[in-house]
Amino acid sequence: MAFTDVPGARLYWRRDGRDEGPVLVLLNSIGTDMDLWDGVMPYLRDHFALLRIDTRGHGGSKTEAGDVSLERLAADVLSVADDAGIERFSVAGVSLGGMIGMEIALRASARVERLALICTSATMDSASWNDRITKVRGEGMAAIADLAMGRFLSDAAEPALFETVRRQLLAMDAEGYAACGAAIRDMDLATRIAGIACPTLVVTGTRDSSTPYGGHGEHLVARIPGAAHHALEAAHLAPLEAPDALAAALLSFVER
Ligand SMILES: O=C(O)CC1=CCC(=O)O1
Repeated sequence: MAFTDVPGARLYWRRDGRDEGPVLVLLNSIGTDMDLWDGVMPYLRDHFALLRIDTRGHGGSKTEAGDVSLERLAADVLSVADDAGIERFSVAGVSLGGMIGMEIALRASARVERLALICTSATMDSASWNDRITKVRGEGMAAIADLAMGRFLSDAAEPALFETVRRQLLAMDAEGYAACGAAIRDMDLATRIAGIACPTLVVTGTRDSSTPYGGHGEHLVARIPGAAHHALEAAHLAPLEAPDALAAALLSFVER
């Protein structure tokens, strides 16, 4: 187990896979932790040095109360990479993790080799995120659990998987969810992403109701220079619904 202290937070991270070779940093959606990647790990561990980080306020990472910005979350990842002795890396980020990946690619372009943006967006409805933040801070995680679960997984997901994700969501720190929700609410990536200079793959889920291709993925593909697109049969949490297909897409993109 390894931890990195940053302003306002203690971050939990772990390395898996190869000791040497290309580094792939795996980042999560809001409301999930690094276990999100467990089903994908067997496909990736022989190919990459893998770094997983629990976003502040999620999983094993603690945060102080209060809103955070995407810039702060990007700086968190860079601090962990520094601590782990990693200079250059590729990023595969799901949803909030993809937003953080875009912010890193814009602010620390020299460090990012490739960017895989999975079920994510450069813009989400800020009023509805503000509502979620207010609910979570006032009433706890149960107040948004049904909404979040309806967006995370589709009817194709196994009931046991649905229960596991829901249990984790309900158990998480409401302030961690609210703090990171503020980063989603306040993000300003929509036009800035035209400045992303690294090879980028946009992965969308055909069953994703939160960040579908129409209005989200297509915007990323249109704005990020040279971005490629790959569609998976999955809902928002693609690493859970389509681990093998996602791993295949990542392998062919990052190892290219
Ligand atoms: O809409 C949701 O709850 C799903 C989601 C949006 C950003 C993120 O990280 O997850």
